[in-house]
Amino acid sequence: MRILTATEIRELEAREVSRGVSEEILMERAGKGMARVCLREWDRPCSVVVLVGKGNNGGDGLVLARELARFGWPVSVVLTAWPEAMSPLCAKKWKEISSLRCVSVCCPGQPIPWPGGGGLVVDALLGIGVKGEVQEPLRSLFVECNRQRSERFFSVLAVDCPSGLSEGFQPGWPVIGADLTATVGYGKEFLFREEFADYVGRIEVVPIFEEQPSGEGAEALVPSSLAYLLPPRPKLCHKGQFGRVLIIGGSLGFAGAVVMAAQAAHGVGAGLVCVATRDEVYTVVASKAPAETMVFRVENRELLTQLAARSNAIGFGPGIGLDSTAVELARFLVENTRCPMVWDADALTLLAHHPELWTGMKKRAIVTPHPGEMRRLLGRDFALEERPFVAQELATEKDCIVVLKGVRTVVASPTRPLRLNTTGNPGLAAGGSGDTLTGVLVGLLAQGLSIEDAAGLGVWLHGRAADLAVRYRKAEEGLTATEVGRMLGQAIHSLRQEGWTPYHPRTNDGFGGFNPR
Ligand SMILES: NC(=O)C1=CN([C@@H]2O[C@H](COP(=O)(O)OP(=O)(O)OC[C@H]3O[C@@H](n4cnc5c(N)ncnc54)[C@H](OP(=O)(O)O)[C@@H]3O)[C@@H](O)[C@H]2O)[C@@H](O)CC1
Ligand SMILES: [K+]
Repeated sequence: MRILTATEIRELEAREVSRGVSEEILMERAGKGMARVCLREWDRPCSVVVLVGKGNNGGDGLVLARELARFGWPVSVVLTAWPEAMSPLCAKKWKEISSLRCVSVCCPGQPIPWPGGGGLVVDALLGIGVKGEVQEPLRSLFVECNRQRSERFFSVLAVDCPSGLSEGFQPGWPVIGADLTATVGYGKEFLFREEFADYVGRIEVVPIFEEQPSGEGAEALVPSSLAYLLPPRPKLCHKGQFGRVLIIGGSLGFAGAVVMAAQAAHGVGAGLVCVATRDEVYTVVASKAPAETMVFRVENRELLTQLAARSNAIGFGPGIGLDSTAVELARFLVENTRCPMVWDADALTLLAHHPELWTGMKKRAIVTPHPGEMRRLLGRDFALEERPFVAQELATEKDCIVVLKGVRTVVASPTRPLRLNTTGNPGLAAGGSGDTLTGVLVGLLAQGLSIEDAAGLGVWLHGRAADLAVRYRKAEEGLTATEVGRMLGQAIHSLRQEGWTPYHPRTNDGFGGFNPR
């Protein structure tokens, strides 16, 4: 799904309106879509305080408030302007909600009933209509909201964008920080900037437009563009149909890496998973790996040659080390195999030291550097805002897929537009996450996905598994790669659910049969 500028979004809105879809319908779709996000993300109703601005962003917030109240959530609406000062649509939505007895109202100037931990504040103060730095009286409200959030630990959902954030945003300007931004229609370019991640939090795109914008540009990895990539699971099947994975890695002190990768390859549905590891950790790996994994010694080159020849995809690098054996293995892979590969961790350091290895990886490899590994591969430093460009540069130069990890992981390909991920959370910033991602990617490749599709789908699934793990365990702290690996089935299920009901406004009003009315 394309990522647009605020101007492109406005143009799309104008075209939609000229085709007869009123602004009010678009607002209803936006507010209802966000209610759907809330109903999915919070397993039970919580106290909601909706901060309502006087523009159409406030109108979206009022539709969301109305829908949540209809689902029985305790909702308080906080007005920051009297109806006379509101935009016509916002005033109309206010009129609708004010007739509902189940919503409590806080008028301008009254104390705000901030919720406690577990509660939700909806920031519907300013959307893409903000101009420049936010002025009083909203400025003080921003400061107050951020302070209350840091003391009370409620969650913040930003409607369309965190209030105050815009394309021309300057460091130091006030913004309401959000945990989740439910953005309207299409992803906006400024929301995906790595340096704004602390304001934006996780991104959900709420579709409202029927038109697909044309033109080139970066895309967001979202369920509607990924669900159809999930490998089919025919009923008449056998394990050979779901691919053979070979993971090569592990050395003294780093035995767990291949175990996590193998677990993840199983987790995305690979039919057979083999691990080839060093003699020194063979026993540890064989005892720790999932019971379904076959574990072999990497030193038995004849066996390794046979395994590699039978494999549909190979993952190389987790914990393999940097010594001459590792270099020899890298050479063996680029010279003697033809299947798609994922290179991660130590394999990337080997690549940086032995650039001639790249030649054997063209058109069939996904490399998954974190920023430190990317610096080694490029031989230079780069700034946060350069991430998409350096990933593209490397992908084009080496003719392979580059997955540059980060808050908005970048997937760069020589043949497709850049893609930016929308899933994942800071719990993933821990040892082992990369190994799990390697397993996910190689598991998908083995099932026949192209390197482009496996990279996009795998990155999204890995992040979603981490998000679901946090939703169930309630904290990012202490999230382990093994827990993420265990959630991959749930992530696939959630992708099918979200991608299966693609928004089609004419037929389902955005709720996919979910709307109680
Ligand atoms: N795109 C779409 O297709 C759809 C978009 N939709 C929604 O509409 C939103 C855009 O709505 P919008 O245009 O009414 O602007 P919005 O963000 O509410 O802000 C306007 C208010 O901001 C104020 N203000 C401005 N600068 C300020 C400052 N520095 N400091 C303080 N105040 C400042 C300004 O005040 P004024 O300058 O007029 O006094 C005015 O009151 C969009 O984000 C999305 O949520 C949906 O409804 C569905 C379809
Ligand atoms: K907002």
